[in-house]
Order: sequence, then structure tokens, then C-alpha cells
Amino acid sequence: MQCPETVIYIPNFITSDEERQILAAVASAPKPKWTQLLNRRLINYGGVPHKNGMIAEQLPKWLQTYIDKINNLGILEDKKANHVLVNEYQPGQGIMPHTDGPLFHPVISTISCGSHTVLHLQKTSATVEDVQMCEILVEPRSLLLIKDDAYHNYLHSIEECSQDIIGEHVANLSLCENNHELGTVLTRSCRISLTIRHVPKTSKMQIKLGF
Ligand SMILES: O=C(O)CCC(=O)C(=O)O
Ligand SMILES: [Fe+2]
Repeated sequence: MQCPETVIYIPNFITSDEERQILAAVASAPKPKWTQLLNRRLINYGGVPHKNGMIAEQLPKWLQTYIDKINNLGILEDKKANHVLVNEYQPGQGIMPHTDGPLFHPVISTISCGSHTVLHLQKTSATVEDVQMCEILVEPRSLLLIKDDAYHNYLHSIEECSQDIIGEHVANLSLCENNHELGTVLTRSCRISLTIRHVPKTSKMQIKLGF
């Protein structure tokens, strides 16, 4: 299957220095900031998205460079990124097939640090006999954009494995920083991703006083 046109892969979106700075900033986040899930851990910056509106929180200064970089791409049009999800995956960890749903403006931008991974995309309407799937090799320092049709009509996921075999489903090999032949085995290390999005519905904290 060809990947939908609304999946855009940009290698080397950040420099190795910027990657090191991100990894250092995330490594120094206080432990209570992390939410531990079964197969990854995460930090919400900017607030916790919620159907009743996200209570907006100040984004840390070190993230601003990357938020500006995304805003300057113009992909969010008149909107500004106001939320960053940090995900950490150890080798063997991943994320189940899902869509990011209605809480976000339908443009996902993800910067990867530390390790490659392989993202799978699969049409939501696919039947069991006809699973249409494509894979994107997501390299460290790259930016992956998933928007519009790909946002609404495709599930994305990362398999829980510690090695990836570059096969014919990988749709972006010609765009990658590194040349990989079919059959190459890539071993994962710890990957930190920054998913930068716009949450349309926000509210300021309201403190109700009891008098
Ligand atoms: O880590 C990634 O690249 C994907 C994360 C993701 O899909 C999510 O947090 O919704
Ligand atoms: Fe997602």
C-alpha cells in the first residue's frame, strides 16, 4: 500500500546538538512529571487535554525552540502549537493502533530523538482480509507529520519489539538519512518523541471560592 499523501517525513529536522539538548532536558525532568503506562511513559507539557477543555499551563522554555520551528512550518495555519507530549519507549515497548481523536487540531508533528522506530499506518476501514498497511521508518532527528486524511482515516501504532526488519512495506526509504537495503535489521535503543499539537479547546483555571 502507498502511504497517504498527508503523511510527510522530513529527515534531519533538528541537529545532533538539539537532539542532545532534548534528551538532556527530558532526562532531568522530575520523576513525578512522568506518567508510567504499561508499555511506555509520558509527560504532558502545556496541560492535560480533556474533552471539557485543557487547563493551559506554561510550556517550559527549552521546548520553545521546537514549538517555534513547528509554528514556522505553517502546517498549523493560523493556529499555534500549545501542547507537547513526550513519550519514552524502551526497546520492546510501543503503542497500540489508535487515532489521536477529536481533542486535537488534526495535524500531528513528531520529533524523534535517541533511536529509530517504525510507525505502522493502517486504514480504519480495513477489513480483516484486507489489512492495508504501510510503515514509516522514523529516524532520530526526523520530523513526521500526520494530517487531514491520514489523521482521521488511519490508525497509527508502534510494535512492541526490540528490532525492526526493513521490508517492502516501508514507504519512505528513499527519503531517509541513512540508506537501508531490504532485509536490514535495525536494533532499537531508548527513543524519546516530542509530539507537538494544537489543542483548540482550552480554559484558564477557575478557582471557585466558597462565598
Ligand atoms: O511516539 C510516537 O511517535 C507516536 C506517539 C503517539 O502516537 C501518541 O502519543 O499519540
Ligand atoms: Fe498517536
